[in-house]
Amino acid sequence: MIELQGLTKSYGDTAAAAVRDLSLTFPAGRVTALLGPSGCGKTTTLRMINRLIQPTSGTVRLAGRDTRELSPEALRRGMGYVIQRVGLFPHLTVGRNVAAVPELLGWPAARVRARVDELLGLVGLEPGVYRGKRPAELSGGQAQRVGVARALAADPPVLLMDEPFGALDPLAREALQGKVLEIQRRLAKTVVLVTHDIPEALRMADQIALMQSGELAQFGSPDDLVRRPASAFVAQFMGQDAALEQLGGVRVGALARPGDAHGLPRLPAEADARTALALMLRQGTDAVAVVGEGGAVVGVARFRDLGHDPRSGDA
Ligand SMILES: Nc1ncnc2c1ncn2[C@@H]1O[C@H](COP(=O)(O)OP(=O)(O)OP(=O)(O)O)[C@@H](O)[C@H]1O
Repeated sequence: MIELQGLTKSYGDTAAAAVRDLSLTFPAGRVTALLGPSGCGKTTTLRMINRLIQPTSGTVRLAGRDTRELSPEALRRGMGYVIQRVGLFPHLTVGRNVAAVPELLGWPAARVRARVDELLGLVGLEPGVYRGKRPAELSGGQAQRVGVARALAADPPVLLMDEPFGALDPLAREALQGKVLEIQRRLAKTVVLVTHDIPEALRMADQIALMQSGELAQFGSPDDLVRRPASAFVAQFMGQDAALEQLGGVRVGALARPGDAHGLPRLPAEADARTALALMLRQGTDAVAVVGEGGAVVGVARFRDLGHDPRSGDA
């Protein structure tokens, strides 16, 4: 668990504080998104957690301990950090990149080797194929996967991610989002995810902290922010996403495709896609079963198809 209390950062004497009196708890073993428009203070907040940025005032507690009691090195060792352009060491192989922190910690060579292969497998890169490659030989998505593996190498309980999927094309982004979710569920890491992408926050986060000009606009579940916005700003920010706004006018029946409906929540074909989204968020599923007249399942509507207007032909 990470607790922020009265956290403030001012970059200069004159400018308004980038983050102002922020109090917030990131639950252990969950994904919390820091969401908000450009310049609202997301990255500043994230970097105060691992003290890459020193707070002007306020405290950060990690598992109950004030982070000022820990050396910066000890603190960062317990927190994997993934940024948008991952910054792999270009002269080292993929394997050595992932091994960097365990080697620094003096793990025996055999344990490091096993760990590298385990992590490459976990992020979906065949170790035998990728271990010996150089970063320049990788696609953006593959490099970002190596970045995630590297951040997880020493098994830190916390993963800080700053727009980790921001530079990827939509397909690679969706694939890596899925991988990170799978890993998070398996390993129960405490994840703080900075993003300005509403669908990404809805898909990934258990809790969303929506920021506005350095302050907290709302903290709640994705379902809370979509259906019970605390202010006009929240409603407007969550509603501004064109895809999200369109959902009210799209019937889930139009999004239904063949697929395995087993165990999915059910929704009549006439329901709108916004209702489908709310249901997925509440149930933690990536899809709903679409039920036609007479109660038979006619197909599956998936989260990733919600943003596609079936009439536009780009689905
Ligand atoms: N090193 C710095 N010196 C001065 N001002 C800064 C510095 N870093 C950030 N700021 C300012 O602090 C505010 C918050 O910036 P921050 O990067 O935390 O926002 P953000 O929400 O992460 O934005 P984005 O989504 O655009 O990355 C902005 O007004 C920014 O201009």
